[in-house]
Amino acid sequence: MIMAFSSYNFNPFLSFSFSSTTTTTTLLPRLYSIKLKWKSRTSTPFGSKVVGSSIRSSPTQSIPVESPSPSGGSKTMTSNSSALTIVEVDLGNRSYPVYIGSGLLHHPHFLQKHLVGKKVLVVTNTTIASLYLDKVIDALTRDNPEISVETVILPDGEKYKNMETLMKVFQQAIESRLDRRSTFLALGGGVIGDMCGFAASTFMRGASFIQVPTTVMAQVDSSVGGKTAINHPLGKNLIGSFYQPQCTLIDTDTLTTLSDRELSSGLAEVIKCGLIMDADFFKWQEENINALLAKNPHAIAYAIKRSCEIKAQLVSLDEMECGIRAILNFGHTFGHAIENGVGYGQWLHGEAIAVGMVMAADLSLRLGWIDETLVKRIHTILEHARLPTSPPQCMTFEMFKSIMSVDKKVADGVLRLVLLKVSGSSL
Ligand SMILES: NC(=O)c1ccc[n+]([C@@H]2O[C@H](COP(=O)([O-])OP(=O)(O)OC[C@H]3O[C@@H](n4cnc5c(N)ncnc54)[C@H](O)[C@@H]3O)[C@@H](O)[C@H]2O)c1
Ligand SMILES: O=C(O)C(=O)C[C@@H](O)[C@H](O)[C@H](O)COP(=O)(O)O
Ligand SMILES: [Zn+2]
Repeated sequence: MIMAFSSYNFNPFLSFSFSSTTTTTTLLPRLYSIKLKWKSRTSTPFGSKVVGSSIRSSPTQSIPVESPSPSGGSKTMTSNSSALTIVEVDLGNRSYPVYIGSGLLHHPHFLQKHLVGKKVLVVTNTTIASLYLDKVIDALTRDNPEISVETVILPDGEKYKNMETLMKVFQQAIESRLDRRSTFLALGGGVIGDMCGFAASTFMRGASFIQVPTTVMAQVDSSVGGKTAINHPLGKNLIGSFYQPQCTLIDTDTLTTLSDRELSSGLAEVIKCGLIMDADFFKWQEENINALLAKNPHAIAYAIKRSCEIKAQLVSLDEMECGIRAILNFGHTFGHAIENGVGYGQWLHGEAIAVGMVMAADLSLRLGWIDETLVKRIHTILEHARLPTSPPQCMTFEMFKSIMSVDKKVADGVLRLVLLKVSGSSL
């Protein structure tokens, strides 16, 4: 066990003190939950004087986050005859497949075999409905006249990921006479997936749920693992549930219509996956970032597959984020503060997470847990991915402090952060 107590000027305008307990390892880059107490700082970048305070002053105990065993939980099958890959999220009797491939929406059986009852409510938004709704309705109903499909088309944007919009979903569900055997199908990015999943988890105390993600962000991350949520004005994703879908269907062809900015945003989570779990994957990303930005189908398919495998493995080990799953939150404590601080939707999720990872890497460096070379590599790959690497000018120390104090990783008043630690020369 290593005990570390340190105090640092941060980034360079936040100042913290730490106490942490970690276990050593010779494996890959490791992440550690650390307890954080706010320390005083001298001035903001904008010149005003701020004095920080402890969120909690009593001694803290940190939770070491263990690396999963290589065999940990998920299975991947790649078909020889087609480009279909199936990543299994292994959760006992709630296990489900993540289908990944080009043109999968042309094949009705992938969706139809996971329908429980005869009614489906497709939850989507104004942008995606005009692109893919007809295709999904066809996939749900072709050669299957018993299936009836209702739709609810929500306004587009993170700023609508809230209770008011959720009520529109319930309204449609009730008016359409959905019952407990009905299926909620999320067609869209992470905003739609998170809201639709939350609606499914609470409608009549739980209906069926299918994810059809259409952004890189949703295909590499949000459609796998069962975190659902809406935002609160005071914090991101504060109201939600863990609720797994019956299946996730990733038709990579849907990415052809995705904007470059959204593509980059999704790549932030791919980069996160490499950093937290797979040094070779991170190296592969460094070598293939241009292919990813050009939407090279092979590069994109590999990035989705590997990210889903990593996520499925972590979720299978720790569905409810009692331990190891928290490493998927690398960069998110700072990132969520940015999303909330600048106003939901002003910064994309992946943009905020990119800066959050830079901030977390900076803390890791100051603790002596990673070296300058890795910090530089993180900056470089994020810049190549056309992602920001500095916090927005408007975010003051007080804003970070107050927003981060409601982070879901706060335990008994103490904020816990996920940081990188490299043992050996794995990265
Ligand atoms: N549950 C989880 O584990 C998890 C993981 C990561 C992110 N998230 C959440 O996901 C949200 C971000 O998701 P996102 O980045 O997908 O944003 P998003 O859902 O807002 O989608 C981004 C934009 O792309 C548009 N769009 C979607 N698919 C498209 C397509 N194929 N072609 C053209 N345009 C398309 C959308 O209409 C939207 O304007 C955040 O709320 C974040 O908190 C959740
Ligand atoms: O699935 C997880 O676990 C993650 O942390 C994935 C994150 O990329 C995602 O943004 C998630 O919604 C964040 O979770 P939260 O619990 O911090 O809201
Ligand atoms: Zn995320």
